[in-house]
Formats: sequence, C-alpha cells, structure tokens
Amino acid sequence: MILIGFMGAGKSTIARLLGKELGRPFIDIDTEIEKNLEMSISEYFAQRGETAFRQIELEVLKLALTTERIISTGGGCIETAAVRSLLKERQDVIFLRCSFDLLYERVTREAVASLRPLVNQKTKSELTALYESRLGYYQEVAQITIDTDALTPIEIVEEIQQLVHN
Ligand SMILES: Nc1ncnc2c1ncn2[C@@H]1O[C@H](COP(=O)(O)OP(=O)(O)O)[C@@H](O)[C@H]1O
Ligand SMILES: O=C(O)C1=C[C@@H](OP(=O)(O)O)[C@@H](O)[C@H](O)C1
Ligand SMILES: [Mg+2]
Repeated sequence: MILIGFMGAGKSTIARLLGKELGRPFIDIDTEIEKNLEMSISEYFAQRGETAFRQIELEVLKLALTTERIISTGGGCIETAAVRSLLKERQDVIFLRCSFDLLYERVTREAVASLRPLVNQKTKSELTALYESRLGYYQEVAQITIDTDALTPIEIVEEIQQLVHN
C-alpha cells in the first residue's frame, strides 16, 4: 500500500498506524531520505535544491516499491514523471484527499520546518497554486481516493482496511 497526498494529509501518520494495525512494516520515504543523507530535508533543499531532492526521492521510492512495506510518500513525489509511471503500474495507491484550508492549518501549526521547507519558502497563495497543480496528478495515479476532512486517523485506517478486504 502506498499513501499519496499533499503535505499534511496524514500520510506518515496513517502509514504508521496501518502498519501497527496490520502487523506489517512501513517505510516513510522522507525519514528514509533523511537517514540516507544524514541531514534534514530542509538542509538538503538549501544545499542542493529541489531538483536533486526529487532524484533521491525517486531512487528511495523505487527501492521501497520492491518490498512489501506500507509506504508513506512525500507530497511532491508525483511531480516526477517517473514516479507517476511507477505508481500507475500498481493497484494499491491510496490518495488521502483533504481540503486546502485544513492542510494549510496543519502544516503551518506544526513547527517541523526541517521536514517541509516549501511551507516556509512559499506564500499561502503559492501553496494554494501548488495544491491545485498537484490535484490532477494524485487523482491520475491513485486507484483509491479517501476524503479525509471529517475523519480521524483511526477512522481512515478502518476505511482502508475495509476497502482492501472487499
Ligand atoms: N485525519 C486527521 N485528523 C486530524 N489530524 C491529522 C489527521 N491526519 C494527520 N493529522 C495531523 O496532521 C499533521 C500532519 O500529518 P502527517 O502524517 O505528518 O502528514 P503528511 O505525512 O501527509 O505530510 C500531524 O500533526 C498529524 O497528527
Ligand atoms: O510536498 C512536497 O513537495 C514535500 C513534502 C514533504 O513530505 P510530506 O508530504 O510528508 O509533508 C517532503 O517530502 C518535502 O518537504 C517536500
Ligand atoms: Mg509525511
């Protein structure tokens, strides 16, 4: 299972909970990248830029897709055409859809600047434009979409469990 969606959609949270619930290992691509680089994503963006980050993100994701792990991706992975091709071959890509206002509230409330440099670099209207430009990509590659605005993390996990068992 691969979780996709914008920053703040709950991908990392839900993958961890799902892993616990199903007794399966999970991998968070951002955490894995930070482990490999031995620096935070923000530091890497500052030193090497977003294009270099997207290349590493592609490689780490490619490797993770060869395992049986539940995967939480970073919100921007679908900007890479090769990632979209890889995800379209799968049957288990889940888009956690969420309204922009709620996402914005979450990512600006959280003081984890190290993980989301784009939140600090961009204005609210730039982030709105980014969200809108990515929506079509998430929809294009996902086999399952869950509207998460009114759901708690536990309810999202339950919905995923029902969907994959039916
Ligand atoms: N369904 C939800 N309801 C309320 N808060 C949520 C929900 N999903 C995630 N959160 C919170 O939003 C923040 C971002 O979640 P995170 O899992 O890091 O998102 P992502 O990995 O998609 O960027 C965290 O503080 C998390 O606890
Ligand atoms: O949307 C993006 O471009 C990014 C999302 C982040 O992950 P989350 O979606 O888990 O916040 C992280 O990969 C990086 O900061 C870039
Ligand atoms: Mg995450």
